[in-house]
Amino acid sequence: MVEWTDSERAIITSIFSNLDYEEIGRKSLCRCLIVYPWTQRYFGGFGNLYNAETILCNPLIAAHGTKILHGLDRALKNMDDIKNTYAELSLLHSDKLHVDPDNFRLLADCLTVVIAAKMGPAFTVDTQVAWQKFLSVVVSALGRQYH
Ligand code: HEM
Repeated sequence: MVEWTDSERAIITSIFSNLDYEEIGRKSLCRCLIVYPWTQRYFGGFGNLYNAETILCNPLIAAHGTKILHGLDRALKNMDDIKNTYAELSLLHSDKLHVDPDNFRLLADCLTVVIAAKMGPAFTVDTQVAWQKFLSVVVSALGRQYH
């Protein structure tokens, strides 16, 4: 079981309370699709992913980015049981969508880059430590139902 200090909880809560889900979700998913183009294979039904420009202004991708952030805030609301919180979502990504679990880490890194760029100097070392820990727990929980 993952233990969280009061300070880690405060940092994670504060990141979410200042988060623009639409902006950060869209930018993170777009960045993932552009920087790691093989991740595009799962989004065949999402319209035009021809190049960086079309990805960045694709409304279906933007909407899915927002959906991912709403998925992420389930972990915030259930910090002491992230593993079970994601059991179903993990099953969906493995059995139904066949998403390679390595990709969770890639998207997580894009989220970190986008949030750090947005927060600027407020993204301190302590912030990064807590945020990275939070995302590692999410990534591991999402990967749990793979076998
Ligand atoms: C932090 C990591 C991630 C979270 C929190 C997350 C969350 C979600 C959520 C909430 C849904 C909607 C589930 C539903 O409709 O019930 C979803 C669907 C989906 N996810 Fe993820 N996801 C993550 C990573 C990824 C990655 C890395 C990929 C592929 C590279 C991916 C591909 C998909 C696809 C293809 C769908 C179905 C989209 C559709 O057809 O509507 N996800 N994800």
